[in-house]
Amino acid sequence: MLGCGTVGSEVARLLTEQAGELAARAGAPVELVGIAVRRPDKHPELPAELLTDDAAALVARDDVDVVVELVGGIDPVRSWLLTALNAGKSVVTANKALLAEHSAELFEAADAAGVDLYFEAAVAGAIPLLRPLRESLAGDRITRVMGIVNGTTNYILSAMDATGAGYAETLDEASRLGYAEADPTADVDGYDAASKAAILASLAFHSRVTAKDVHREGIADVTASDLAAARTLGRTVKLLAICERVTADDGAESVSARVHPVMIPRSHQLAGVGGAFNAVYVEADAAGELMFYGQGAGGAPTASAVLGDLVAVARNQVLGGRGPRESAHAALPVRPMGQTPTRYHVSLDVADRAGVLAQVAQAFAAHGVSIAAVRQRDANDTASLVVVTHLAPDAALQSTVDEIAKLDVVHEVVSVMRVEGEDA
Ligand SMILES: NC(=O)C1=CN([C@@H]2O[C@H](COP(=O)(O)OP(=O)(O)OC[C@H]3O[C@@H](n4cnc5c(N)ncnc54)[C@H](O)[C@@H]3O)[C@@H](O)[C@H]2O)C=CC1
Ligand SMILES: N[C@@H](CC=O)C(=O)O
Ligand code: NA
Repeated sequence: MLGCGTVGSEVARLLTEQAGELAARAGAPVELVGIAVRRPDKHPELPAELLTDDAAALVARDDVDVVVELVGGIDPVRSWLLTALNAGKSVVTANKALLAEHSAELFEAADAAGVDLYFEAAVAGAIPLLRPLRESLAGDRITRVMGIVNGTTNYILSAMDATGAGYAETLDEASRLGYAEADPTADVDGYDAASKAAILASLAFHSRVTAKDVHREGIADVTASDLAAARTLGRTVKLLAICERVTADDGAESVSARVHPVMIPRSHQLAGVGGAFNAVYVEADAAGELMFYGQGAGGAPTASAVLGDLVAVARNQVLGGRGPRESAHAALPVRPMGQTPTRYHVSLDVADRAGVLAQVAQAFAAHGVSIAAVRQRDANDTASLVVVTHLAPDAALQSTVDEIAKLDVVHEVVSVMRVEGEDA
């Protein structure tokens, strides 16, 4: 095992406590033969004879059949895992950052050596999600995967929404509870969710999607007043990962993958997903709509997914086989965000006089954006105007907002957010 922090310590505990049952399920003992950590002296709780600070040497040992990687980050982990795979050792990892950038080379190495590369813990923690996509739904045609895949930002947004708590104190609490990444900007700026979206889109659409292909916006710009405004409208704000199969008029298919804050009605099932919980909808032609829900972060929940993979790998080794390979045969191109159909919620403070609504409506019309609903509330000589659009290319919506912001009659663009799951 490489790394013994929040997740690794729980994996080590469960491997020890459940050794007998795991052996019975795997068909052979699953024995922890070594643990690489940065500072062995900081781990008096672990057997000293297992500890090393030399991960590369541990990976190379002859008595290692499987490498469980719980360090995180890209380098030097990438070279350790390639070395392991090239030497015929299966790999179990929770490292979404690495998989979202280098899965092609890792899968190729696993294929060449005929070994397993499993990573259920990398997306949505404890929730069985990747195996259902890779195996249970292999006979169906998935059209959409959408949900909350980052526990830290969901914890922060839930707390801000429920108590009006500040951003910084809530982030500290999420780090203390072991949800946040070593560098929590990976969570708040949406990098972690974007890595997960890349992994989900690759598996769902049998294509190669990397983190760079995912449009990414974090929650740093979501303010307490955004959440308060959403609340008065019966809505809330969630950071969603949305992966879609988009079919153009000529029938050509592409993949859209994005991560950004989204306003959803409080009646939406995702609105009730609080704390570090994750929830993901999958839509497929034959299956219809499926929903996966559970703990998306934290030591023990993530360790559950790691151990599930470890037992699967051990079973494969006992039987002399391996699990499913990468399936990227569809090779769908990635659609740029500007061409992705989205819907906007735009909240404006405008002058309260005749013709204002017409000017705002004209700006939407000029960009071919159709309006679904308008609400106006007056206060003295200004009015608050809320416009919700129908689906339009994201670039057209952005241009509309830019133009509206320049209108003399618009005092302030109070908030602009994409919406999901409502007509108005
Ligand atoms: N914490 C969570 O809720 C979840 C974490 N993950 C992923 O699991 C992985 C581990 O995350 P955490 O346990 O939270 O991290 P952590 O920071 O608590 O633990 C990292 C471990 O790696 C060790 N390490 C760092 N550099 C090393 C080196 N050069 N050589 C040997 N050991 C080294 C550290 O000593 C520590 O034991 C990451 O890839 C993370 O993205 C995935 C899902 C959930
Ligand atoms: N930092 C991540 C951990 C799990 O993947 C999160 O907050 O979801
Ligand atoms: Na999972």
